[in-house]
Amino acid sequence: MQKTVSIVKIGGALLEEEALLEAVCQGFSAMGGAKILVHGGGQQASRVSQALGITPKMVDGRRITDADSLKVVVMVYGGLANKTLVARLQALGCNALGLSGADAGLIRARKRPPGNLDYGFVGDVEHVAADTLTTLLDAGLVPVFSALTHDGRGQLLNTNADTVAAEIAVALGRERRARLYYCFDKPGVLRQVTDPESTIPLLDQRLFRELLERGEIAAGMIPKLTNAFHALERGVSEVYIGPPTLLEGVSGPFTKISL
Ligand SMILES: Nc1ncnc2c1ncn2[C@@H]1O[C@H](COP(=O)(O)OP(=O)(O)O)[C@@H](O)[C@H]1O
Ligand SMILES: CC(=O)N[C@@H](CCC(=O)OP(=O)(O)O)C(=O)O
Repeated sequence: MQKTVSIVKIGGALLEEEALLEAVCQGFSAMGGAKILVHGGGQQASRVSQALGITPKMVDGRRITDADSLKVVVMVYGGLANKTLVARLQALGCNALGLSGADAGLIRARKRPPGNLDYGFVGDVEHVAADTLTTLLDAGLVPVFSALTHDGRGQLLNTNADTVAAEIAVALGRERRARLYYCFDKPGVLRQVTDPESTIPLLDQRLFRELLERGEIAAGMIPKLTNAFHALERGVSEVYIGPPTLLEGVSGPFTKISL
């Protein structure tokens, strides 16, 4: 039988609130089989930036990462957010190993070339070292990735955490049955973003286009869904978007993505 692997991405909002953080750590720790956690931290990075007098700039859900902003995201994602999660998971008996894409050369990216807009030190993923990752999983370790990558020539880069999770799922999905979970602070993809009761149980590309045209899908949900469809097109078996309860496998609101 083909081995499975679960890749769970948690959004920055879940790291902000103790009850949500606890729910996500509990749910993730209890998941069986090989698993990987990828975390964001965009809200925290923006807050720390502001406190340091650096105004955060976001375009289409991506941070314009100049040299000073890169220092902030390395400190916040690779430091505070990553190590907090690792310690919490260790306390729950989950053998978490904190990583960035530079560690063991796991995720190499290419600095996005400046076109009409210069995103600065933002990386598009070129290669995930699936063999090394599989070695860690087979040793019983649980990788916990921040959204940092490197170019292989000494430069750290900032990559959207949804994209990091999708690229890991695609790379591992070549050998295993990969399930990708996007956990965030809403019950799923909503038909009307203002109505928390309007979770869409099954979302395909046709409905996505329809909701996009009506303006019901906006902001960070656009890159999240683009990453989700892209992952399914490139061999990931299942993609889900929902709240932390999604990880407990209990019935409740969430969205399953289909092509
Ligand atoms: N139709 C929609 N359903 C759910 N959320 C939506 C929708 N349209 C826009 N959003 C927004 O997208 C956000 C999720 O994207 P993002 O902030 O990037 O997630 P994350 O917390 O994973 O980083 C939600 O918090 C919500 O404000
Ligand atoms: C290039 C880019 O935009 N990187 C993201 C990485 C963090 C992230 O994705 O965090 P959330 O999942 O909490 O939004 C950023 O700096 O905001």
